Amino acid sequence: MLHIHALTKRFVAENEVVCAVDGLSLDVQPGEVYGLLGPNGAGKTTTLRMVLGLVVPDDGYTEVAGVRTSVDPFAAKSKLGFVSASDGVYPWLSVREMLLYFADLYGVSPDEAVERLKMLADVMDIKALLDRRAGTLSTGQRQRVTLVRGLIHDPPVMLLDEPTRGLDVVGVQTIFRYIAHLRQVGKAVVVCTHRLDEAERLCDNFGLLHRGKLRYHGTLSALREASGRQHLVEMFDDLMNPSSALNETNA
Ligand SMILES: Nc1ncnc2c1ncn2[C@@H]1O[C@H](COP(=O)(O)OP(=O)(O)OP(=O)(O)O)[C@@H](O)[C@H]1O
Repeated sequence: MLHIHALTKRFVAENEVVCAVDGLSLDVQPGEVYGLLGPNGAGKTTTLRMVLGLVVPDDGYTEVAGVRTSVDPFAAKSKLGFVSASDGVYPWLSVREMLLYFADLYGVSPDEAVERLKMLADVMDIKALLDRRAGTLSTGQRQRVTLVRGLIHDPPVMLLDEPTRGLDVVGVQTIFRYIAHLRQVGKAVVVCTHRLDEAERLCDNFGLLHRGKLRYHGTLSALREASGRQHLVEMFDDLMNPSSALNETNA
């Protein structure tokens, strides 16, 4: 469903070339939650930006539900949902107006948009908020609305960038429920996060990114076997240390 092949992006900053993403390849299938994990500067955001068509790769390509982003960026975007911790809302619109506006931007017919809104409002418990002005919502309410917005055009692939950043326990649980819903309805999901404890609970497969390279990818049990470590946080420690066993195994 999401296919990333040999994706590479270099930036020049202060006369130095930084290879932000270096030959990254991965696949995410329908109903799979893939954790793209890495320390600050590992290349996670640059990868998402290339999938979204916001940054042009130097090499490689991404395909979203069979559509190559570089060939038809609009079609690729229409098959993607994106949720980030920094999502905002249009404060002067009601929640209903804003969500129907986004549906329209994505080319969803008015009847279908109303149906989808009804269904998602139930799933994410925002029925009581639909006629409130978006600017008056609490952080948790706004979060639920932006989660619905990501799904309003029913994309087959969902990208979540640091979805739990800055949220309290209730907000984090909402994200967990949302991801469970995405898996259940067969979306291919990529979650970028620093929260390794959450990733262990949420994801089916993992990619450990370090300095733009995918140093390891697979299930948690495969990763445990390869690294001799129980938890992702210990594996990351090894990854950051050039003499570690994990680096020798997977470099
Ligand atoms: N527009 C840019 N110009 C120059 N360098 C950039 C640009 N965007 C990203 N980089 C560099 O590319 C590397 C990867 O950055 P990126 O933001 O993708 O990492 P990240 O894994 O998302 O990090 P974080 O978790 O801190 O958000 C970093 O070294 C960053 O400084």
